Formats: sequence, structure tokens, C-alpha cells
Amino acid sequence: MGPGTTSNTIASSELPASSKGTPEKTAVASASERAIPKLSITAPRRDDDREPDKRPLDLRLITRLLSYTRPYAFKRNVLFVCVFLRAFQLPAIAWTIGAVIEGPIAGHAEFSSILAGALGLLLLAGSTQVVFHFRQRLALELGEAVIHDLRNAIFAHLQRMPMSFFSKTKIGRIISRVTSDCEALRVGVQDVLFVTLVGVGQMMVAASVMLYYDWAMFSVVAAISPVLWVVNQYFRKQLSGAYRVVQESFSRLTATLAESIAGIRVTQGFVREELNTKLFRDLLAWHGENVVKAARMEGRLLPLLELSSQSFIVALLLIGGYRVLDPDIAKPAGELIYFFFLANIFFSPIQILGNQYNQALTAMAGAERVFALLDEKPEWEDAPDAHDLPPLAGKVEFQGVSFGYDPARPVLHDIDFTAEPGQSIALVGRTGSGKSSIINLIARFYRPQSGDVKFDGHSTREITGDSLHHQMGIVLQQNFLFTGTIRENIRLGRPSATDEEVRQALVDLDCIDLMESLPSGLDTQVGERGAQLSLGQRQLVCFARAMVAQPRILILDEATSSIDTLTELRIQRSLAKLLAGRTSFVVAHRLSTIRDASLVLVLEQGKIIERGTHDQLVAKRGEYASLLAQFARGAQIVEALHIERNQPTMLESATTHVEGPLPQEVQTAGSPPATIAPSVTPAAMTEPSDANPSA
Ligand SMILES: Nc1ncnc2c1ncn2[C@@H]1O[C@H](COP(=O)(O)OP(=O)(O)OP(=O)(O)O)[C@@H](O)[C@H]1O
Repeated sequence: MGPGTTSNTIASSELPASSKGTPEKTAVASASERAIPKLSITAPRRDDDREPDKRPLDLRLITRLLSYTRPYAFKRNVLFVCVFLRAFQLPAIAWTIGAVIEGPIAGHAEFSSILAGALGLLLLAGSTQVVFHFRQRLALELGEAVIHDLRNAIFAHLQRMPMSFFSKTKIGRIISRVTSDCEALRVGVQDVLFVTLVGVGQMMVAASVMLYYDWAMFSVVAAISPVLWVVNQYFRKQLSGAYRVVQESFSRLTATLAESIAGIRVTQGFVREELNTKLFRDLLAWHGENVVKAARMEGRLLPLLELSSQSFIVALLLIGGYRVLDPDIAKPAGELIYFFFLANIFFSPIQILGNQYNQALTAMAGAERVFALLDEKPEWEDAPDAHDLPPLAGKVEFQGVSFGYDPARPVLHDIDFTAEPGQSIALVGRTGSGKSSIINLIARFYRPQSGDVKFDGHSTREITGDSLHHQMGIVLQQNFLFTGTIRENIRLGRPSATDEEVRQALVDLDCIDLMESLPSGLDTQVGERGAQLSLGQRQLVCFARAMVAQPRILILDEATSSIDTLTELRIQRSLAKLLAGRTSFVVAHRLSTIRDASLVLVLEQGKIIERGTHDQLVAKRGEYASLLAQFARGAQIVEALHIERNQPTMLESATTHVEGPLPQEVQTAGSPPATIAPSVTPAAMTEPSDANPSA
């Protein structure tokens, strides 16, 4: 009998509601570098700025976390009653067993008295389990309710955060706020609090009764318990370290597996199968070694832990026995029986409390991060007196706009231009020149540091973001489709659109036949991120999404992907229809779009260096003309490479589907007339950096 031995029968039925493995096994933290084998370049690297997995207890965080139980006050209060009852029930069971042994059994009384004692114990045990049932059930329900609310709050908060937040925050971090951090909080609410209270209560009740029976023996118990706690924490720390290494190797393994599958085309294309298989085999072996090491350590430490607990019981037995035998003290032997049962009740929570303490530190770290996210204020919001935009004619003005993602490093300088209603503005410039940044400001994803952006004369600072976005359509280069059907994806543009309006949008874009010829027509599933559709089909769905929104202002980042000739022609036609009659801003990759634009803005290092129509700019023979020349040269070089390798050329379609020869005046000296391929546009704009935040 001892803390580790009888605990299964009496004391440790106070289990955490969530039995998801030891904290060591769920911990994620840095591992000892020694244990990690050298990895090839394809192996995912460790996240060096890993977040701490523990934090000291903090009353402010605990109070805030508990405030989330307020809506469930009744449930929470019943739980406290259960906790209170259980703190008494477990010592009462121990005491009853002692009383039956010491009384009717040791006194050789009638069997009926033993039977009465046994029945009493049965009743007590039954009522204990009923309370236990409600304690577990209510704790689970409360934990789930709190985490449900917290996750909702985080998600709603994220929806309101501006693009600047997403561009500076790693996506993995955001996800772990909602997943692992919330899980740690759930454990904190449903387990740590109540299990700890039951444990502490049970220890206090047992201590009081032991004190009543024999204060001298109790002093020994009281002196032993801190030693037990320290030994327990020491062993736990060792195990925790071993399991962290296991966790680390396991995450490497899964990350490598995921990356290998995602990059299987590159692997096969570059004949890396052997190398990757070897890397995976090494990682697997390393992980296996770590698991075995941890298991061996557990095999050594757990028996030692049990032994240390049992040694204390041996010490108690010696001291207690001496006190019974010593004629000067002559303690009754029966009291020793009570004492041992109660000592067991007193000792058994120590291990559980050690575990809960570690869980509490993990929950604190999670709480701090979750609350920090919830407290993160958007850098800017609608002004308190912001008004809704009336239906727009579509005039957009940039007046002396300067802007930097980091205010100390401006990327746009003094930008001035006006787009009249219905005009199409093409943005052209080398990579990093500021095209996406202009688009980000039009979409009001960011706020200019100085100057103003106006819509029909209304300053962007005075209007509500929603009223602007309702009149704006955005089609990005990397078309984002959500899992669902084509129809559902189109309807994202305007959720109230009827089936007929969705269909009409496709008819207007002259591509209804392409969609209806799919296996389930508009009800075809697009797959994850649209993976089951071709690039061209995805673009058309995004055009239709913008079309159905009927925006007055359209922002378009033209795709650079090479697609087949026929589809490209369809897309060109659809695009012209989508842009017609709307004020549009296009980061242009096709000469046709630039040619048709009312105004071309040529950007360099955040400044507009040339402006005018395509013809005017070509005639000027300035930066624009030079860009077009590079445009053409790039196309030829890439095509030549493909021919040399005798591979299917990315430009095969480009030579036929794009706009025909460049004007003679901008052709590269000595080269034949070139065509412009979307895929090789040197001045092409890529996806605005915020569209794929912190990927
Ligand atoms: N989210 C961001 N945070 C900080 N700096 C950024 C961010 N996005 C862009 N920049 C910087 O702003 C400058 C202008 O970038 P921008 O994306 O507007 O250029 P771009 O002309 O659209 O380039 P590309 O054609 O390559 O897409 C660049 O120096 C870039 O490094």
C-alpha cells in the first residue's frame, strides 16, 4: 500500500477529463541539437523563433480565462459543488475502510456489523461515482463551451484584421492560436482547475483527519511531501525532455512527408526519388531511436518514482510501528490503519498535481498568445464618423499619395493620377516598382501615410470599408477558389445572386458553354483551392465572381500563367467584357490589355515616371518602350531554350495566342518581330504580396 500502489483503488480516480496522453508527449519545444542528424537541403528546417511552450502562472491571465466561463455560470457553480463533495468523499472512503477493519473486523464482532460497514462503503462509493460522473461531464462541457467561444472570437477578430497584420504574421502562428493554444486552454479550464481543486481539497481533508489522529506522524508526512514533489518534478522534467525530442523528430518526419508529396513533380522531374527516400529513411530511423530512448528512460524513471513513494511508506511503517510498540507512547494499532489509508489519500494527488502544474504552465503560454492576438488592434479602422459610400460613378483619384508598409521605408512617393468613371488604368513597371502597392491602396487594404485616395470625391479616410468593397471587384493573379462547387464560388461575389444571375454572368462573359460542359456543369466540385479545374477555368470562375458582384471599380492582377491558345482567347474576350463600363485598374501582363487601356502608368521605384496611352508612350521611346523591348527579348530567350531542349515549349501557345508582332519601333535590334508571352513578361506583376500572406 502506498501512494503509487493503492491509488488505483481509492485515490486517483480524479482523472483529468481529457485523457490525451502525457503532457510530455504533447509538448513541442526545442530539442537537443546533438540528437538531430544532419539533414539535406530538402529537409524542413527547425523553426528557430519557436514560441515558448510554458509560462509562469499569472493571475491576470487566469482571471481573464475564467471570465469566459461567465455565460455558463450555472454549470460552473455546479462543478464547484461537485469538486467540494469529492474533496470529502475520497478521504471518507478511506476512513470507512479503516473503520470497518479497525472496528468490527479487528474486534471480531458479528458478521452483520461487517456487512453493514461494507454496505455503507458501497453506498459511499456509489455516491462518489455519481458525483465523479457529473464532475467529468460538466468539466468537459464547460471546457468545450469556453473554447468554442474563444475560437469564434479569434476567427471573427481575424476577419477584421487589415492586410498589414497578415503580411507580418506567419500563417502557421495564426493557425496554432486556434488549434494548439486553444487546446491548451481547454485543458486548463476543464482539467487543471477542477482536478487541482479536488486534489488540494482531498489533501487538506486527509491532513486534518491525520492531524486529529496523530500530529507527530502527520509532521513526518508533511515533511515528506515536498521531497516527493521535487523528486516527481525532477523525473517528469527528464521525461519531458526525451519526449520533446520525439515530438521534434516526428514533426520533421511529417513535414518532410508533406513536402515530398506536395513537391512530387519536382522530385520526379529532377530524379530525386532515391535521395528523398534516403532522407526519409534517415529521419525515420532517427525518430525510431528517439522513441526507444524515451521509452527506455520511462522504463527506468517510473519504477524509481514508484520506489521513492514506497520508501516513504516504509519509513512511515517503521515510525508508526515503533510508536505502537513503545510502551511510553503505546499508540493503538487501529489508528495506524486509519493513518495509512489517509496518508495514501494525502500522497496520491501529488503526482497528479505535478502533472496539472505543467499543464497549467502550458495553458498560461497559450492564454498569453491567444489574448495577445485578441487584443491586437487593427492599425486602423473605419473612423468613428465614417459614412457609407453612395452608389459610385467610379471616379478614383490619387492625390499626392506616399506610402510604406513600414512607415520608415516608403515604397510609393507622391503618386498623383485620376481615373475617370469607366476608364481602364494599366499599371506597368519592373518588379518591386510599386504596382501591387497602388492596388493595395485602392482596395483600402492599407492606408496612405500622406496624401489621399478619393472615390467620387469621398476620401478613403471618411468612408466605411464595407461600403467601398461592396462596389469593388478584385481578381488576383493566383485565383483563389474555395472548396465547393463552381456555382458557390461564383456566388461569393454576391451571396444574394440567384442561379439565373450566376448563369447570366457566365453568359455575359461568353463562357457558359465551357462551364456547362464540365461533368456536373455549374455544380462541379472545384476541389481544394480549385485543384480540379484547369488554370483557365479557374480564371473564368474568378471573372464570373467579379461579374456577378457588378462592381463599379474593378481591380485585376492579370495572370501570367501560360494556358492553351483557345482558352487564352476566350479569357481575353471575357476580360474585355468584364472590364467594359467599369473603372478598372489592371496590373497588366498582356499587350492587348495595355493597348486598350485609357491610361498607362509606368512605375519605377515607387514613382510614376511616364503616363499616357500605349501609342503615346511607344512614340516617346522612353522607359515604357524599353520595357516592351525587354518583354520581347525575354520571350525569345525563353523560347530558344525550350527549342534547344526539345521540350514542349511554354511559348508554343504564346506565339499564337498573344497579340502579334510588336510595333517595329520597339523590337530588339537585330531580332525578328517578337510576340509577347504572358509567362515571360519581365515587367510582370506578381500576386500582390498580401494575397499570399507569410506563406
Ligand atoms: N507586405 C509588404 N511588407 C513590406 N514591404 C513590402 C510588402 N509588399 C511589398 N513590399 C515592398 O514594396 C515595394 C513595392 O512592392 P510591390 O509589391 O508594390 O511591387 P510590384 O511592382 O507589384 O512588384 P511585382 O511586379 O514583383 O509584384 C517592394 O520594395 C517590396 O519589397
